[in-house]
Amino acid sequence: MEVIHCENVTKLQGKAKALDQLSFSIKENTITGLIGRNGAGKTTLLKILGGLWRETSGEVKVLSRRPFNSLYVSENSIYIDDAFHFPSHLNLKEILREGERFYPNWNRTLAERLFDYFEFHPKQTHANLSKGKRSTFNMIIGLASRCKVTLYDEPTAGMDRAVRKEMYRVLLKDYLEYPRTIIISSHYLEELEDLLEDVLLLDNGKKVLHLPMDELKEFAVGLTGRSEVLLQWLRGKTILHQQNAGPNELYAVVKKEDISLPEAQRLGMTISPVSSSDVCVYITDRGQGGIDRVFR
Ligand SMILES: Nc1ncnc2c1ncn2[C@@H]1O[C@H](COP(=O)(O)OP(=O)(O)OP(=O)(O)O)[C@@H](O)[C@H]1O
Repeated sequence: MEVIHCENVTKLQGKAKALDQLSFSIKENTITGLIGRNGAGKTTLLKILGGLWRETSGEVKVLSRRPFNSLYVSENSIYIDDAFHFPSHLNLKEILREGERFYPNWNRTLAERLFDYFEFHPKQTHANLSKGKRSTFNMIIGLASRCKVTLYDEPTAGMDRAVRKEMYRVLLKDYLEYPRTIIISSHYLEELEDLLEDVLLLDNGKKVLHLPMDELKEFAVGLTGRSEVLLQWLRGKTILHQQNAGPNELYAVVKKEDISLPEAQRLGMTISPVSSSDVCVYITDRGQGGIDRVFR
């Protein structure tokens, strides 16, 4: 069953298109990684799905309803980012109590265990937490709410690596026990790989890829070989990325389905895997020769 459906969704921010004719759908009980470079439209999309912002045009459906101003969607979804704020007069324990009052599927045991494990103090206030601790607390709210639709916008901002790993582990364990539809936006795809079932890659407000994580891992391959041989062989094919690999040697990244690996081997090329995060970077490259251009 589809839980999220977008059809030709456009969001204007001034004259610019933060989302541009975006269409995709997400099945019930999946974890999707929302990936894209700065300004790609990730936050805009998540805020529209969470009902916080209104789309300019197109159709958005979350749990079969238009999310903007929908009480049903706000009760059954949660949007978490590092700007998630709470009334300043509430301490952390009181915030958890409010969460329990608002979210129908709230799991008190999980909230309290995580609260203790990450060494929060009941009387602390949200505003006085460090950046990483604030993200950790926000993520506890996102987990304990067990909403049908959970939208995390760079949820691990400021967390140290150990906490990030633990949080993703908790998320996976809790998801297996209590499946729901989760989208996580992040710039660190490699840290999320084991968690994600699907990846949605945005660029300039448009969908570039939406495919299972396993397929993304197999999407591209790196070839290293003599420049003229490689370029001749790849003529007419899309090269996602290329760079010099030594005198007269070239490294090129191409879609796996576009080439024959036995043929590449026969021509003496070295074949190497390409990580899914590198694939995303190459596909959304601005084609300007990268940061090296600054020094030319
Ligand atoms: N409140 C706003 N007013 C004007 N433009 C905005 C506003 N919010 C976002 N934008 C623009 O919309 C586009 C998409 O921004 P968005 O924040 O959705 O991207 P993002 O993928 O989340 O970026 P990042 O990875 O940097 O957080 C950008 O060009 C941004 O400048």
